[in-house]
Amino acid sequence: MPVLASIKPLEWENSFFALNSGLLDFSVPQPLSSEQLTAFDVVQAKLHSQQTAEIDALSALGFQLVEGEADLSLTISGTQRQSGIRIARTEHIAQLRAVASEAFAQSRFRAPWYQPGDSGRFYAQWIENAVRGSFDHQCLLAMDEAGAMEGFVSLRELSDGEARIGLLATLPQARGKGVGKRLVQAAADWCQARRLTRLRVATQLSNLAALRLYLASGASLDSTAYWLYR
Ligand SMILES: CC(=O)SCCNC(=O)CCNC(=O)[C@H](O)C(C)(C)COP(=O)(O)OP(=O)(O)OC[C@H]1O[C@@H](n2cnc3c(N)ncnc32)[C@H](O)[C@@H]1OP(=O)(O)O
Ligand SMILES: Cc1cn([C@H]2C[C@H](O)[C@@H](COP(=O)(O)OP(=O)(O)O[C@H]3O[C@H](C)[C@H](N)[C@H](O)[C@H]3O)O2)c(=O)[nH]c1=O
Repeated sequence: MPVLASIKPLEWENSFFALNSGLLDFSVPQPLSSEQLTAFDVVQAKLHSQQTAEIDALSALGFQLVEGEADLSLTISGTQRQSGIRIARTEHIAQLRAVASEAFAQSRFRAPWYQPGDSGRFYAQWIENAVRGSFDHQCLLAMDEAGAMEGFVSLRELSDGEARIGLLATLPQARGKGVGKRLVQAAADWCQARRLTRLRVATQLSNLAALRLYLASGASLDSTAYWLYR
């Protein structure tokens, strides 16, 4: 089966990771050749997990499985203000960068396609950009009673009355005591304050703690996908 897709250069990623990468765009269908693929260091493809024929065809072109992803969402209704939630400011960036660079170990920006330090550097930049409002729009912090940071969640308002969680993490020493749940509820409350009706979130299929957290917080599973790279 021929693969019908074009390759869209990933400009932000190429500048950040200093490589030539692209993403398969199935909305612009053209026969895909090995010659087109070899012009790139990495070509990424995201397919719904039920697209087995396309996955087989990409495997025949040398694509390999990188990770599975689950997309979930929560309907926003009747949220409650959570205690100890603050908006992150520039003075929090150094600590947030340090935590984010370690927290998201299960990442598709991993070796052998990316350099060993790339994934940590990527999530550190992501959370800094969220505080500055230049990618995600805001970062909320969960603080303990003494004012120490226990966790964070970044949020992006989408165009259609929805929002998306970018990154969410509890600091290692604060895990297992409800901070993650408090952050999800704070994110939902952030949506309600903006009259948004749906909160979306994606995580790796291998991240059972995150999947259980979102399901226990009232999210439904919308779809599953695979990332393949060549
Ligand atoms: C959008 C994204 O960023 S997805 C990536 C999510 N973030 C990460 O993976 C970063 C590293 N991990 C973490 O920061 C944390 O482990 C989190 C955020 C996943 C969970 O945070 P915590 O504050 O420990 O969660 P919290 O105490 O609120 O637990 C709520 C529920 O999550 C689930 N859960 C939390 N930790 C675990 C775990 N280690 N194993 C299985 N389930 C877990 C459980 O269902 C738990 O409910 P329960 O205690 O009634 O069983
Ligand atoms: C910081 C930043 C990033 N981008 C670009 C770079 C990428 O093309 C996308 C982000 O892609 P995404 O598929 O969301 O990346 P991940 O697979 O790492 O993310 C998933 O796992 C995370 C741990 C987290 N749960 C996340 O919500 C998931 O989607 O954005 C950009 O253009 N500008 C930037 O500043």
